[in-house]
Amino acid sequence: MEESPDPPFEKTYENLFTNFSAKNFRPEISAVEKCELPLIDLNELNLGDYESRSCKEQIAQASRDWGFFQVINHGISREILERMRAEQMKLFEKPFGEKTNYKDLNFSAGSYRWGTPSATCLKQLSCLIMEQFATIVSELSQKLVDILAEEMGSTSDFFKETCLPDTCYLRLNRYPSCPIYPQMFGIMPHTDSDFITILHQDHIGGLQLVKDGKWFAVKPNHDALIINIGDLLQAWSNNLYKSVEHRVVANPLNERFSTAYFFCPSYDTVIQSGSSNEPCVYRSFSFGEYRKQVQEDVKIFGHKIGLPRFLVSTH
Ligand SMILES: O=C(O)CCC(=O)C(=O)O
Ligand SMILES: [Fe+2]
Repeated sequence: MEESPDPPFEKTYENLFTNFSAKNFRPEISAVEKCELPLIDLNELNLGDYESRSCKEQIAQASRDWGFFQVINHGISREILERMRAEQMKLFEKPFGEKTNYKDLNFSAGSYRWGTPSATCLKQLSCLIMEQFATIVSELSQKLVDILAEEMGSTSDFFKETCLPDTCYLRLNRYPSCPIYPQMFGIMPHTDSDFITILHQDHIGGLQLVKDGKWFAVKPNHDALIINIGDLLQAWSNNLYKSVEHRVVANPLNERFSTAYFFCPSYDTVIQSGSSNEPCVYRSFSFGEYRKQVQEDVKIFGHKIGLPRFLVSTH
């Protein structure tokens, strides 16, 4: 028998299937309206003052109103993105045992796994396999936080000091076609725990996000990268920029690939919300403290609570 490329599934989740009933979980996911994310042409940053100013304003406005936008002319060629996807597909095809022995990929414990090792019941299970490793600092993420900092009247020195190679990481996602759709998500509703995420998805679709209290499906755009604001940037900006809930709907027929780059600081970095002239929405916390709280909450409640845990007490 050929060795499977995937981490063991039934073994990991054996106990969750014992009481499985299809009635358990049926999220209303299929009837969701499609939306066009704000599409921003980063080439405008290289044109005159007027275009550059307007481009920066669009980035800040989308980060305030949507927490999500797409960029084109982002400096990463189509060829590179296609090569990355081809390598990603090759990696996912390799037998599981072979991959976990890879020296050059620096797989740490748990970096190659089914999406929800902490799941305590079937509805928390994700139809997703991910491989994750520390990586370089992307120029694009630096450029974007630079602009977002400038637009809120601050500077991005903080990010330069703290988001380093090894604190940022790249996650390769493979969503296999899902036999128990729609009982299972590709990835459960969540916000990202970083500063910003850069996402490259294939043409299958399935990414959905919340806007004005409603779920919308994001139309795939071959040329664009999707950018979303994470919790740390929402806290740092004192709620100006929004870290918005998103999820991936599983697909009963097709497998789907995406790549997510997380722009993260070191664990000892302290996130200070607000400034001297406005009250802080959140108390200061280190990224390490944040991660630990998220992991504890997932263990206890089955889901992340995130920023509300760190609100400054109003009493
Ligand atoms: O695959 C996608 O489209 C989204 C992935 C995602 O939200 C994540 O990895 O945090
Ligand atoms: Fe995410």
